[in-house]
Amino acid sequence: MISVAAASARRRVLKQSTAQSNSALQMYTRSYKTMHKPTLLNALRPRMRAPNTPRVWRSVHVRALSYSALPRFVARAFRVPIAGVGVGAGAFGYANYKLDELRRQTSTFLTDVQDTAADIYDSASETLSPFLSTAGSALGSFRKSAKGTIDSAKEGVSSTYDSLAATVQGLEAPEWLKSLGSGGKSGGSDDGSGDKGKSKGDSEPEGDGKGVAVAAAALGTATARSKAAQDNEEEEEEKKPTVDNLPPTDLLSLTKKLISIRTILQSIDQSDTLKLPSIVVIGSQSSGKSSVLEAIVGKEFLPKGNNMVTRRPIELTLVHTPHTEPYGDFPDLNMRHITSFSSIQKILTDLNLSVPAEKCVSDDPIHLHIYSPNVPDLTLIDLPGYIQIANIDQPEELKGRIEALCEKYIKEPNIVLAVCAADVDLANSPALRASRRVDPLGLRTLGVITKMDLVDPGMGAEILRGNRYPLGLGYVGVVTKPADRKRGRRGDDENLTDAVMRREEGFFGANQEHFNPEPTADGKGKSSVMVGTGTLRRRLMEVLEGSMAGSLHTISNAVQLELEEASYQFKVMYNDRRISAESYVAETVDTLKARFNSYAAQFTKPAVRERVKEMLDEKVMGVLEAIYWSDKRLSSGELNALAVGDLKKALALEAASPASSSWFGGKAPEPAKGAGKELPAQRELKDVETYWRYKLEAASGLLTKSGVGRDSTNLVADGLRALIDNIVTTEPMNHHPAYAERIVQLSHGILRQYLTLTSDQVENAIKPFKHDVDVDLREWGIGQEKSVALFEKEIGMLEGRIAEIKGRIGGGRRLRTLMDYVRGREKREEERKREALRTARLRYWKLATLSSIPTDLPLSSYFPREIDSRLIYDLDRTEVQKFARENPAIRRHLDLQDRKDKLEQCMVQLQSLVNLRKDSQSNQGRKQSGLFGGIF
Ligand SMILES: Nc1nc2c(ncn2[C@@H]2O[C@H](COP(=O)(O)OP(=O)(O)OP(=O)(O)O)[C@@H](O)[C@H]2O)c(=O)[nH]1
Repeated sequence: MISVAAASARRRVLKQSTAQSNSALQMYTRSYKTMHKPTLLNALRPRMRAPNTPRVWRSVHVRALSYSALPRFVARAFRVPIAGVGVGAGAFGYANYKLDELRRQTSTFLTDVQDTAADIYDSASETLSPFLSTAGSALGSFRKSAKGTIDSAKEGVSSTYDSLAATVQGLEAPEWLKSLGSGGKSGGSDDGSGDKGKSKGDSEPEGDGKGVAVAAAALGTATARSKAAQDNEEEEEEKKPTVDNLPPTDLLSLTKKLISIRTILQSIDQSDTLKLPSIVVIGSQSSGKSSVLEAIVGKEFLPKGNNMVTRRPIELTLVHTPHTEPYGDFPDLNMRHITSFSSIQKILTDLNLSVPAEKCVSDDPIHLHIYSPNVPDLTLIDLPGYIQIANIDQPEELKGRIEALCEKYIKEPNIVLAVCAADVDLANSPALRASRRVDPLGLRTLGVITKMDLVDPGMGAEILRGNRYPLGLGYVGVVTKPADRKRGRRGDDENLTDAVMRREEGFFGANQEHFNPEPTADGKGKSSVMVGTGTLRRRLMEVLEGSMAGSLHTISNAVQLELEEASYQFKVMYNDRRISAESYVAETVDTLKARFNSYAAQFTKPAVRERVKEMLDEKVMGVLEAIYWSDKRLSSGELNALAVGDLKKALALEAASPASSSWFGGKAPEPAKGAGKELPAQRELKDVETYWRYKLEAASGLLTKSGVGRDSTNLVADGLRALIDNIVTTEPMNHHPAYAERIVQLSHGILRQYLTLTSDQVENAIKPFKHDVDVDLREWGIGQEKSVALFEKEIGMLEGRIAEIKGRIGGGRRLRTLMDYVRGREKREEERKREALRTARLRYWKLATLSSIPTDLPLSSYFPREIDSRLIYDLDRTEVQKFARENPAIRRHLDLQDRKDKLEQCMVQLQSLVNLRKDSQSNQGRKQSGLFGGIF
């Protein structure tokens, strides 16, 4: 119970309590209100401390109330008022420790704790206010009523504990809450180091009352514990993998997930509907954009040079990847895992300079992903810097082109990072001007003031307060010119971020009075401002996460719609039939082989024989033409003297000869038995016959000596070549010209390899038959028919020619005479030819019917094997994909299937995030802080 006297003393002392404890309380209360105030700007503009400055009063950002941050919040909630009074803080330090234990409980339970935390604070504040007064009174009122005051203090303490216990009792073990009292009362030594916010009273234990000494001792312990807890907490914070860049919601890595969704969406669609927000970096040339980006990434990787080296947007995806050596990927170029950042810089420079100088800028983006344990999860787009006026060697419209490019990127939902140099008047900043056009309130614009070291710190801090050009997301001041980089243990350069932050710590630390001024008693003093690359990184993560979370529903709906459309098309067009690049390649090879085999099956012996015959027919005709038809003795009429009758006689003689069948073997026909002495006609006939025989021999020689083996082998090889050509110029190989060419080369190679060998084999096979031809009657008959048909064909051609001549000469008697003459000639000619043909035909026929011509060229067995080994096993995954996509029908099929799959994948991920959000919101109830209680 608090006595009436003590209550009035408290009221009195409350008014007079030390400025610091009062201001501490006010400050804390203000922080708390800020924290809970749902107004946008308060949420958007957390107050940051300058690096290297002790954490005195730190406002807690709304979103910082995530699960992981909760115990810290509770600790802070307790710490401030306790430090102000200095009594009982040990107990609260213990409470803090105990609450830390709670952190390890389930998330549901933690959410409850979070909800209850505010109540604890309320009751703690209420309880501590009178207690503060009491303590103040005790210290400030002449030490006389020390005992009473101490009693009062004790009462206040126990009342505080009771209140805490009552509040937290519902959560867990009341024992430890009860034990808080004893913990708070136990003595300890003051280490003398106190927080700035600590009441002066604690270090000035003046007075003679033991109670005061006890109170002071208690205060010392409390402060020590509170300080220890704070140090612990800071240490813990520092030990985290990325020091200052770990997202507060790392428990769920929301940004990481959304970035991965964004990357998937980017790979299937460039339309605006499926875009998650990104941070777009704009600013004048030399404003320090590259330096800021490199300070964030911790590596030098951006193109450098005077000749406007940033000509294309660089879409940078940073992926926080613990325990890896930093590396970069250019996914569009299929260049992966590049660990040398100077190589990345070189590639970026080349890609930028690939835009011709006369064009100067292009809106075709370069995609670069950087994986590192030192980067936060962020997506940033670097754009060419605004210029005031084009150089003499640049196109005049360049200024407008750069503006248009930036305009395109700073549209919603992107976040604008407007980079301005501190030494250039903000009124002249094209970045701010451009952002104001699309975002007048600056709700999605964060200002970055670079080169803070180049202006007077007071002036710099004034710029950061943003009174002249207010921005919803505020300004962050940086000095991105790094300090000299230290050498690491392994001789490597210090991380750029660390070097920059060291420089910033030096600069901002030395000018704390400007960047992190002491709060004034009336609370109207200058507030601290956001400074440092660390702060910028955190701020960017917060803003991006908030923005992405805000886009979650819109993007989920858009993805859902796209997915429905893609599924519908997939059903209608492909009946939900799935394919893969690999299956297409396998099918194509099967088709090739099957087609080859089916064509090769046509190369049966009879079929080949038929082709060889045709070839020889052609040859026979050629031989006839060369040997007979163009014979001058024929055309001069010399042979005409040989009357048909004589010929008939000669033929009769020949027919009567028993050696007729072997006559063609080269022996001259013997005169018929009993023929007696030779008749003149017979003699004449003999002469003529010798001539004819010579001709026949010559014809036969021409046929056989020309190399039937080689010709027939060539014939088959040509057939196979034509077959391959046919295969590769039809579906599906017509879509793969490079591979078709490879197949042609391959098969021609195989043919070349075996051609000589095969033709030698054929030659050898037919050799025995060349001079010993056997013809049976059936073959003879067939041969004759064939010969007649062939000859008739020739005659047909000749008739055509005669008709042409007739047409030219005209009709009438003259023509009739001529015709009679020609007919007579024709008739004779025909007979002669028939005879000649018969003999020649027989020879060739015998050759053509050789049964041993090997038609099985090795190609048919080698080819399918070679296709497998040289065309398929050679291909890696990317080549298989590339091959399949060369076929437009397959590409469309794969694209749609891919799109559908990726949309499904995104939808699942988005849905889980949406559900999480719902859960998180319902758990948080009235509080909008936490996971998605974001900034937007
Ligand atoms: N003193 C000082 N110089 C800086 C700071 N930041 C960047 N610079 C220098 O300013 C110059 C331009 O910086 P960049 O980062 O290349 O600027 P940019 O905007 O990327 O330039 P462009 O790519 O040409 O548009 C460089 O010489 C930097 O060293 C800083 O904080 N302080």
